[in-house]
Amino acid sequence: MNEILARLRLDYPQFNLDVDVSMPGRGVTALFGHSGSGKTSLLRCIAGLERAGRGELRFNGELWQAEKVFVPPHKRPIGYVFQEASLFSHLSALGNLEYAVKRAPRQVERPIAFDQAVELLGIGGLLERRPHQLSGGERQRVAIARALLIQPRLLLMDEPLAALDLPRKLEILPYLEGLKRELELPIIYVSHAADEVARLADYLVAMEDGRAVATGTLADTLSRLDFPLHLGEEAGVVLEGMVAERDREWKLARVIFDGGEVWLRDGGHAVHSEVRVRILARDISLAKERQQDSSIVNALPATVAQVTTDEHAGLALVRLEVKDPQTGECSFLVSRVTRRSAHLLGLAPGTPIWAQIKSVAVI
Ligand SMILES: Nc1ncnc2c1ncn2[C@@H]1O[C@H](COP(=O)(O)OP(=O)(O)OP(=O)(O)O)[C@@H](O)[C@H]1O
Repeated sequence: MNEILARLRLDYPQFNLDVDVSMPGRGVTALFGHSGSGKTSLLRCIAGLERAGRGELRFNGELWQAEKVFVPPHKRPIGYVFQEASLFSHLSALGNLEYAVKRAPRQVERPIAFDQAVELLGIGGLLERRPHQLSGGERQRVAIARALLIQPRLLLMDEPLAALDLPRKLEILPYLEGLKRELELPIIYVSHAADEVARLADYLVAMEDGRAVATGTLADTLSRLDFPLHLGEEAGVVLEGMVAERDREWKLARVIFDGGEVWLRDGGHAVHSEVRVRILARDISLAKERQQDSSIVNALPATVAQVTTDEHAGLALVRLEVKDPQTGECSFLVSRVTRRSAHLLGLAPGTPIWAQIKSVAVI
């Protein structure tokens, strides 16, 4: 029952959106795809800002659209965050938030308190300021707090970081992670940036030419070699792990995940904290034997699951299974090597191999 079902068709003169997807009604779902793939159009249909000519839309069992049904946007329990913060310029940050409080429905189960929203977005010191006295990142944080104070049951975010430079983006991401952690609010998050998706998303809907071309959990979709979007240098997997140990002397942390473990730079996370580890395909090299005299810290015993040619004909992508023989738990990694190396190493499904991981990012 906890799901968002969107079977929608929207026809523009030069573009058709035609999707049939089911998304979990919890956690963060990323609508991910290149520019013009239809992500915003789908988000606007879910919000009711665009009326799909044909289709059906259900949110946790509630019918929002069908042949003779169309719940208007203001009757849908949603918060919407646009690419550029659209605050009322004549009101202070506080005034903007109070506007949302007035508009929120009276009866809400477990409402988000004003102070909680302010704290989650770290905007306590900004409340007296007008939008023009705020930086782009601060404006966006106020806009997100305002969207929360509408007391939505679904938060829609359309590339909320796209208009910001990298330092601002890095400043906001921890707040978004905080929202995800603290609130039980499903979020649909539009993005074309693989790094944002890797940090925030639990579930992925990959869009291309108005179609949903791949859907599934982040771990599953990103480790598919037939993932339809060309990720280039961003190809790689995201693993959910836990910090098991910290080596204070060498400033490294050991993170365990289903089927294996990696040492990585100590990011200051406490032992037992849950972390996400992103391992890019270009950072994994392969060897038949365990190398003893190498600078590589991580060498994981793995089994080749699949080999395909990459976007460039000289390169191959290799899907690797890393499995704990005792528990049977496993995870998948993706490595990019030259096709020549794949040939020389005789890589084929079932080949045992050492996955050497050069540098690992903990996110
Ligand atoms: N109101 C409209 N009328 C006609 N065509 C439209 C309209 N809105 C969007 N389109 C077209 O639909 C296509 C998909 O646009 P959309 O904004 O959904 O893509 P997107 O994946 O969100 O892209 P971006 O990341 O650049 O925002 C584009 O080709 C766009 O020109």
